[in-house]
Amino acid sequence: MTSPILVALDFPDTAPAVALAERLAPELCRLKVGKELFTRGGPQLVERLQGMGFEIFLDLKFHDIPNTVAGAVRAAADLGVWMVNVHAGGGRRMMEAAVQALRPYEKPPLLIAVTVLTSMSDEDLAELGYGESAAERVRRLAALAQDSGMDGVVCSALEARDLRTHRGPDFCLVTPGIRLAGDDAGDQRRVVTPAQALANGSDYLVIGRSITGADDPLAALERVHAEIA
Ligand SMILES: O=c1ccn([C@@H]2O[C@H](COP(=O)(O)O)[C@@H](O)[C@H]2O)c(=O)[nH]1
Repeated sequence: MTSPILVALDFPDTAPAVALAERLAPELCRLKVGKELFTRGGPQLVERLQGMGFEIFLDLKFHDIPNTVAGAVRAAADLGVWMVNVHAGGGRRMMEAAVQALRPYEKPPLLIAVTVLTSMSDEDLAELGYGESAAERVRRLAALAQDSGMDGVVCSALEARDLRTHRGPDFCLVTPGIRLAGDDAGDQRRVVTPAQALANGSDYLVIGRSITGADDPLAALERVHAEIA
């Protein structure tokens, strides 16, 4: 069985990202390539990591007009990534365009919608003028994402139990904001431990700095496996 752990390779350059990947193993984790690393390394880096046997979550959070997002998810599918995401805030027509764009693919990537970033608190949302809590907004955007044909959402594991109840067993829940007990939350606001995240119903745990910032990243990954075993 493949691991539920997605290691976020948030590095300022390709060399340390590849060096870390060389110390990990596809049986232990998948890898997430986000905005910083993709802007440095581009599709070639994704292909290199795939060539090492890793499945890749391309975390570029597309948010644009429907035609542009459709083209972007097609480009991700052509790259052969395992998972790709868009912002649910782009709305129904944008998400439906992304879903349609992947129809011709025999083995399309999982198509996931970001609800409310795990770095956002209720106070942050209020400041933006939203009259609902993070939990309420996640619930509404997840319903819209499912109705638009998306495979699942990115949310905090704090919301996973509620979404599992309302969106059913097959809706994929991808949860960043994961911290080992005692680790610094940093810029994250809606934080959960690995074991609690899985207990709440998360399918995939996105973990960056708790692993990549550790003195021994492989040991940190093994600690997460031990915690969730
Ligand atoms: O809501 C979201 C969506 C994406 N992320 C990404 O996950 C990792 C988390 O890194 P940590 O170091 O474990 O905090 C990072 O790449 C984010 O871009 C997220 O945190 N929250």
